[in-house]
Amino acid sequence: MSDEQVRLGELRDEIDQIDQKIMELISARAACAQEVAHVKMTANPGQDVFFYRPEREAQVLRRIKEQNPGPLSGEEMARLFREIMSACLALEKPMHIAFLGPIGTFTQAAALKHFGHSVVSVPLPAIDAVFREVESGAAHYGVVPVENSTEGMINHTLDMFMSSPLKICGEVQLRIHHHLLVSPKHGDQEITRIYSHQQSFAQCRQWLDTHRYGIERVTVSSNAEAARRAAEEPGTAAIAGDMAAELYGLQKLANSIEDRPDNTTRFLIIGREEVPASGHDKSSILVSMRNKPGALYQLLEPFHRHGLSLTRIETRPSPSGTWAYVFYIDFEGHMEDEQVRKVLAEVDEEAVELKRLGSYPIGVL
Ligand SMILES: C=C(O[C@@H]1C=C(C(=O)O)C=C[C@H]1O)C(=O)O
Repeated sequence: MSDEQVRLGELRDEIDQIDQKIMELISARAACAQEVAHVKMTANPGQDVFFYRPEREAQVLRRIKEQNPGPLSGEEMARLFREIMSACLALEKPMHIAFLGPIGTFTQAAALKHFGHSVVSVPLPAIDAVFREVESGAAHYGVVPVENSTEGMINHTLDMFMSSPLKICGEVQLRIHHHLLVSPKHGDQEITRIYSHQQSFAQCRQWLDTHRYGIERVTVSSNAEAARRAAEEPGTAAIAGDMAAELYGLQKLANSIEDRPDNTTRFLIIGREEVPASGHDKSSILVSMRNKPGALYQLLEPFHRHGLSLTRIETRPSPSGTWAYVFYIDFEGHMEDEQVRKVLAEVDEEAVELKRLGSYPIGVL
């Protein structure tokens, strides 16, 4: 045996021993999580106990990122722990997570990034269907897109909150890479039509105008649907992401064709429960103001005075009348915080209506 083979043999023995220890430790952790569930059930007999605690999971992941010694990155280590927690929780009862489908969409990728792979993910055809599935209790949580860094807000999601009783329980961001995809079955056939979702066409507009100018663009209901069509119809291509490409066995003609390299979509987790403070939280509200001079100033001034940082403000037409508006506001802090309570009490006095959509941990992954 060469020196190299001897050394590799030693290292592999060492890895086997470490794996054995990791397995024992993960098993001990899983038993602990089971015990937590047992304690919760014993303390609340006969009640519908929530095992999943988003604020606790955010704290665990934050600590892992902060204390990670390397050489793996903090993000990578947190992703591994995300899956361990997901598997531990599923020992009790796998959660049902409704998402804007079909399978293979970026929303499904966001759902799995946030909850890990040990959940049952349920595709639904529209944003309002995701809300209904969670409202009825058929799903524990739902995942819907809310904004894209290139294209702006997803208005349908914002408008759903005007009438829905659901709370925002979390957020997750996903870097969005689009590819130009074709089926290997169809060989080198000339492409005469490209399918995609309207959002993806918008995020790749410059690339398409430069590299595929004049080819027909056909808007369909999702990227996954675009991929499905490209897999079936010769002479067509799809713009979609990796999940859809894999699902339908498509090949990349061009990789990462989004116009902006930081193209990111933010998704919201919606549920029926309010989330306690995790120590690093964000809150969302909807406010309608009387239509008078200085109304917006009056609305925002208390945030400034109490030093609360706004992360987003968006205006939507009010369902109650022409030229009346509702403001959708995200800010840092939790509704349990003293400062936030004071600000919201002031806003409540001036507003026609203030709806608290929820406080939730700032996305960790
Ligand atoms: C173990 C608990 O329950 C669940 C499992 C967690 C875990 O595996 O770390 C964390 C939070 C909860 O989703 C707990 O409440 O601490």
